[in-house]
Amino acid sequence: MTTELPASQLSVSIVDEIEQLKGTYPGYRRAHARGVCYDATFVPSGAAADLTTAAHLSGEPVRATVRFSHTDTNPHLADAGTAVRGLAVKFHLPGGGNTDVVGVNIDRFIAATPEDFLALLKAAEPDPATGAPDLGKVQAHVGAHPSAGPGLFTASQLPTPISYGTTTYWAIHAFFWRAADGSRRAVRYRWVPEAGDHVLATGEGGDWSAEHLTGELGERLARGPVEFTLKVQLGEPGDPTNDATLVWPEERTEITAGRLAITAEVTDQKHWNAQVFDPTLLTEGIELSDDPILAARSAIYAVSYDRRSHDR
Ligand code: HEM
Repeated sequence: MTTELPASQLSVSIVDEIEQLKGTYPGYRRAHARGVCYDATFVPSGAAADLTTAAHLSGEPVRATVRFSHTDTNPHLADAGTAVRGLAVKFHLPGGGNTDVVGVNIDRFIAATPEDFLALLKAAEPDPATGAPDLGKVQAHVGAHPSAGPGLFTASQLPTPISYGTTTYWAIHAFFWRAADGSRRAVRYRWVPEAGDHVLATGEGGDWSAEHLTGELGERLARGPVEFTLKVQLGEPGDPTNDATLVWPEERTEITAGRLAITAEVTDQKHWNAQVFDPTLLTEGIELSDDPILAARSAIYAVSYDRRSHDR
């Protein structure tokens, strides 16, 4: 059962529940706790220019700061093992200011609304009698919210990439692009690795430390930039824009909006790691869709930011 809560209270309840379920690691994000930031350049292809006025997608190359992350709240977990990874990109806009695209290496989310997400977290609470998770409760949740099933299944089976630079990252939500003539088009983004998708074979990676993927990326960057192509799927009328558990048909037209070249670790890691990468931080030419998870993320991330900044 879900409860209607005011948005601000819902954000606090969700972060409280994450902390209760997964523990608290002072000073760290309440999700995607371990992460490292890098300098990058984004070169737009020009293919998006007719569809959006966004400066970074239709003009000259722009600088960007990216953060690769491991999804868990525990920053000390070893790098091998089933876990979602993140690629958050902060574009530094030509006229000043930033806009963010935040992606993960699965193509859909595990809840359609923040209320459903809170209900899922509650279903995952350990049984007080045994201290073990009650699988029956999670199954009952999926029974009542069937669209959560595919995302949960994918996340539970996700192989480990051999590098942060060898996995595709999806921004999941739909956004709207606004063109110079005022027309609007629903879009979805994914970052495709230039090096291809490569994962660990089953049973490998047992000796990986928590810093393995950061070390691997450092070695890769010493040989040259690590690159991703920004692919943008163009929605057709009727494609859902309000449900992050659903994907659009594969045959939708996709354009290549540009290429991201990651060059080196930032010199001021403390400063950049403290920033919030917020998918609702948009710029002229890009608009929010009606996805309630997308709308909720800004307030949730602000609660996490407040707590990690005050070391609570
Ligand atoms: C209700 C749904 C969600 C909740 C409760 C949630 C929670 C959080 C929290 C608390 C943080 C840390 C924020 C900070 O302190 O800066 C975070 C970061 C992150 N989330 Fe979510 N999230 C949700 C949905 C999503 C979705 C749909 C995606 C898929 C793209 C996603 C991808 C990420 C990534 C990649 C980061 C790390 C960003 C960075 O490197 O700073 N999250 N999330």
